[in-house]
Amino acid sequence: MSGFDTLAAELVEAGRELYRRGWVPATSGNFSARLDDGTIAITASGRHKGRLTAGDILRIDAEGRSLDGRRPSAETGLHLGIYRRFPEVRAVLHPHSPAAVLASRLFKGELVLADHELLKALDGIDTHAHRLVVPIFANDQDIPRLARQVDQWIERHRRLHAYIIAGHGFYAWGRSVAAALTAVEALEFMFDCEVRLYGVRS
Ligand SMILES: CSC[C@@H](O)[C@@H](O)C(=O)COP(=O)(O)O
Ligand SMILES: [Zn+2]
Repeated sequence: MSGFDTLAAELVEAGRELYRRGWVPATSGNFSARLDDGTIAITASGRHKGRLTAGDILRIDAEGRSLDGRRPSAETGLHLGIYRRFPEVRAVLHPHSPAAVLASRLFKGELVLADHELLKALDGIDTHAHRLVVPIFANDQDIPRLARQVDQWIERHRRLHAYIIAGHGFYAWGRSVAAALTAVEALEFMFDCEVRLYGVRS
């Protein structure tokens, strides 16, 4: 049961952490958290995500309409798509991390993560033997079109833990801001391992 102020503070802190790790350079990335009433706290567009203040978090309704007149993230539609599909999700994080971008240069269409103990950091996965398919979508400045692609993938596969946007970054989520941060950290670690492994093998 978290109110807007608490969630806004968590998103500000998440931005500091992700920037410290080098995963939201310049003004990249966006973060959101869903409140009990279905409204969403989300980063304002164009802010430096490592230097957010509570005033940089605004509230939108479930259709993405700003409730205070300010402009939410340009990629709001991608957050809404995840909240619509997964009622248990309470936070969505979007880093522009190096390993995700590098992975999208090396692997086409999807990246399969298997035999990683860190898979267990993700919600609902309880063994390293799980085979997690992370789809890689082509980058697109048309966010509604990109959101439709993600939605069609979910429709076909019924399950999704994260996705990469080629040359751009990735999206991950969880039942809380803390859980979404854990997912981001685990995924970035596994992406990094796969990229290095590719380098060693080639
Ligand atoms: C610094 S360019 C990055 C943007 O184009 C976009 O991909 C992004 O992640 C941040 O957009 P924003 O509108 O601030 O949420
Ligand atoms: Zn982005």
